Amino acid sequence: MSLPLTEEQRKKIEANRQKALARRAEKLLAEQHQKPAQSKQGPSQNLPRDPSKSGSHGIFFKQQNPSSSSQGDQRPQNPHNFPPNTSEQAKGMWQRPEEMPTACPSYRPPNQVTVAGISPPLANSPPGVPSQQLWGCELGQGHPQASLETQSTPFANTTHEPLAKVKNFQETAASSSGQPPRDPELEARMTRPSTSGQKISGSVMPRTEGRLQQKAGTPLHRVVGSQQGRCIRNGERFQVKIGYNEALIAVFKSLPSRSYDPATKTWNFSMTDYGPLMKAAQRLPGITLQPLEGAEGHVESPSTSSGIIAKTGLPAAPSLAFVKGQCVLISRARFEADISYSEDLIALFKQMDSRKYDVKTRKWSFLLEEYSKLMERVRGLPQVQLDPLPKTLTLAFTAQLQKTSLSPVADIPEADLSRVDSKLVSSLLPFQRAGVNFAIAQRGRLLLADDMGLGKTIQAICIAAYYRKEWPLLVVVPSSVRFTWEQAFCRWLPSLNPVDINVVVTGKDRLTDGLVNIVSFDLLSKLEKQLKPPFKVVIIDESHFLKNIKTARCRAAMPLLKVAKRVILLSGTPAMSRPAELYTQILAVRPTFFPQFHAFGLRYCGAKRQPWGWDYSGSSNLGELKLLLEEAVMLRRLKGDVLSQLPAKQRKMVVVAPGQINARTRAALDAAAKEMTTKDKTKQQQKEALILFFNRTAEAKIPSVIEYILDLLESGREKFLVFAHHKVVLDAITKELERKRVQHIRIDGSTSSADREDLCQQFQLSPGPAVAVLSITAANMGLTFSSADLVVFGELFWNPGVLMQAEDRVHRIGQLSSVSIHYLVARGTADDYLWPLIQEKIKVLGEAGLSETNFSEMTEATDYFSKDSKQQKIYNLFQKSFEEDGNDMELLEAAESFDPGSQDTGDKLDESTLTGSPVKKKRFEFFDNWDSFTSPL
Ligand SMILES: Nc1ncnc2c1ncn2[C@@H]1O[C@H](COP(=O)(O)OP(=O)(O)OP(=O)(O)O)[C@@H](O)[C@H]1O
Repeated sequence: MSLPLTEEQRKKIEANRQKALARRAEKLLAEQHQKPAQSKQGPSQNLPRDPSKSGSHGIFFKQQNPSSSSQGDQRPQNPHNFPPNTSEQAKGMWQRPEEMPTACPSYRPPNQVTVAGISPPLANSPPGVPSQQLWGCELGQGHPQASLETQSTPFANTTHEPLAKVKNFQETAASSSGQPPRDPELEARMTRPSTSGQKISGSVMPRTEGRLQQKAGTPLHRVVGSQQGRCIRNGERFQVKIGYNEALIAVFKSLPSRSYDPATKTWNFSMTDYGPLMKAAQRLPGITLQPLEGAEGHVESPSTSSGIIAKTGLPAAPSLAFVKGQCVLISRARFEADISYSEDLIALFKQMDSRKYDVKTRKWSFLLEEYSKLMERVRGLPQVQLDPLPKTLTLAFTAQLQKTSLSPVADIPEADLSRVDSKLVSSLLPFQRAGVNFAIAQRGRLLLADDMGLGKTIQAICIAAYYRKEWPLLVVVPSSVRFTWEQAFCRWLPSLNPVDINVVVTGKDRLTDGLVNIVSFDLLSKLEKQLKPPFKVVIIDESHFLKNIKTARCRAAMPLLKVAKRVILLSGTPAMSRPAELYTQILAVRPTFFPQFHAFGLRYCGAKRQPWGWDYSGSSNLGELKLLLEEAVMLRRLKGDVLSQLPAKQRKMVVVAPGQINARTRAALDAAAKEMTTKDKTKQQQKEALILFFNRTAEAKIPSVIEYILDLLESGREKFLVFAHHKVVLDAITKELERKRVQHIRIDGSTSSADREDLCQQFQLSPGPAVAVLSITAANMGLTFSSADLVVFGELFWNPGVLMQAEDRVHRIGQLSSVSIHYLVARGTADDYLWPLIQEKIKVLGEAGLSETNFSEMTEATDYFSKDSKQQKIYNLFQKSFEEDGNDMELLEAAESFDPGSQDTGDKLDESTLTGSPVKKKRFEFFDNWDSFTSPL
């Protein structure tokens, strides 16, 4: 990282700059007025030599012209030009002041275009830009230019990029980025053979100039006979095949899109530079460049230019007519030409039947059905380069291009779900049914990105069940919800025998044992060898876990997804910060869309070349990306879109992993359970055993509860409430949140009334992620947390009235959304008894008209607990104990005072479940914007 310049250095640089300008002015004057012979000893000898060798010469860069386009046209901005798309603009540009192309030392034009204007794109990045982490995948990998151009800049080799480019990043004080526009006058001066036979190119290419100056006394541009070469088109670029010529190399180096291929020892350029190159080459004596086939019209006849030179004595400016831009999709039916002004082009646009001019954006748009016609005609305009839509788009929108579909929204047929369990199909809400239809229209490959709590699970199971003939099915999920998925399969697919569901719990389990195989991301990467033969149908829950291709989980999943026939990705937050995060998920659904990340990065991640490689952390063309995703990859509905179909509260039972309970706690639980069922125990002893069982349950659940909370945070849940009952649980949760630096509040029995209100307000007003850790009994009343829409119960409580009161902390006036309630239930613990007990109590209340809520209808796994005789006995004991008056107090006190002794459970949590701080990053930036987008028409 470069250090800021001191004031003294700045002054020195400024003084040098002024001197250089003065010398430059003198030189230009000399060139205009002196005879060729005189120029050999003229003031140009005083010009700064190779700056890389002038130790005291700091290179000063200046931010300017923030409106220049980052990737597009670098030509002078015609006053009639349409404004560039600001979202994709570069922020500024860099220049070397001593190389300012002005004859007037004090003149500093507002929109200066100097060497920066003809320097390579690499030079447009600010040195002050922090090295940002590349997101999404091995960003920067696989793009040869990224490494080639940053590595291959040897100073001594004139056929390579000038060192100035590299120095730009090292020595700059100010910081900005952007691509400079080009200065036509300078360009012309660079390429114009001077009256002295010298070429001014040295003045803007200091390193070359230094070299040329060393040969003073001989003409800098020596013409040795005539040299012939030719241009060869290569896709969007063209290559120049010609022998070595110093002056021509200088011209090459002045062109922004230049790239040198050391293997073939040839230079190549984008078509933008074709016109200027040919024009400059025509002016070089002895150089004949055979033009590209069919592109002769790109270049004006040199006679026109020379006419100008003769008349004014000044170099001729290249034509301003060359314009470059791109087509961008703006709706399902229309595309826009994002390009600068060109008279010919406008005339052509006006020939299109579907043309529309947007006075706000000052851009023309057309129906996709006219796309081919327009592009074909544009090809006939040699001075216009209108880049086509990416091929992926033309494939995704073939129907619109071929005019077979004119519907503004996709027409999705109703799928025949007769082969799927009727229980499931009849339970689908209308928007869920539409989701299944979309998935089937997409042949079972999609990213279902519905908002959290909209029932992605039921939709995914239905889609997978539609393809049941292709099972075995693989379901990859965060480990905290493996068993919830098992329960959901049992609930929604009664035709599926539960024994056919294989939940992979350890690395020793087999991944292919069941018809439905449920595995966590982390175990998948350990078991990937078992994935042969591959699964044909795969569900990935929380698919944003795959956003970084460097992770083992992503590396394990991607090959699997590429070969699977059906891929159902589920995520409420597929990208939380930037479009790059979507790349792997798009690749998983549509492997052919953007096989190379770089193409995706250039189009949608505002890719910028930095000294260290490519930076893909930005965004560009998001409207188009949204259209593409909606057309062929993703379905996303927000709660607000379907609120009328949602119940006010959605409850979910989350079966947390029993694997998290360590052997010692399991033994304590078993001992307590045994105590409760031993015949010769007194009532009091049984009750004590029950209290111990309840307390041990709290202890046993801590790792799972914390894992679940961290998974929620990682999934982008910003604000939610976590209720627990035991002090040890509340302590462990707050400790972990502190450790992870997650903003949180805690209200328990020890919180004063004044503090309760303050803390509550603090949570309500918190703009970012925040967790309210609340005691079930101390914070279930009188508080409003309506800024959250999710409540997690880390522990169960025997009194459903208390639970419902706690739920209503979010479900109250001011709540505009449907709220989600997650009950974390651990098998083999007191939850086995508490859960059915709660359900039964609710049922009774409901029958008596005292409760509007029926847990059995609204939660999974009502058959979760099947009682054997021993369990029935414990259940009876629970029922009796909790129904007897006064027991509540006894249990509450016991819970309050419970101390698992030497075990500090918080510290003993498995580190692997607690890795990675999920809230360090700013969340939702992308999707907040995303959701607020309106498709331009
Ligand atoms: N059609 C339905 N009928 C009954 N219950 C439903 C239905 N759809 C969803 N639910 C219930 O709503 C709750 C939330 O569903 P689910 O967990 O699938 O949401 P999600 O979209 O996966 O949320 P998240 O992104 O938070 O995981 C669950 O308890 C689920 O059983």
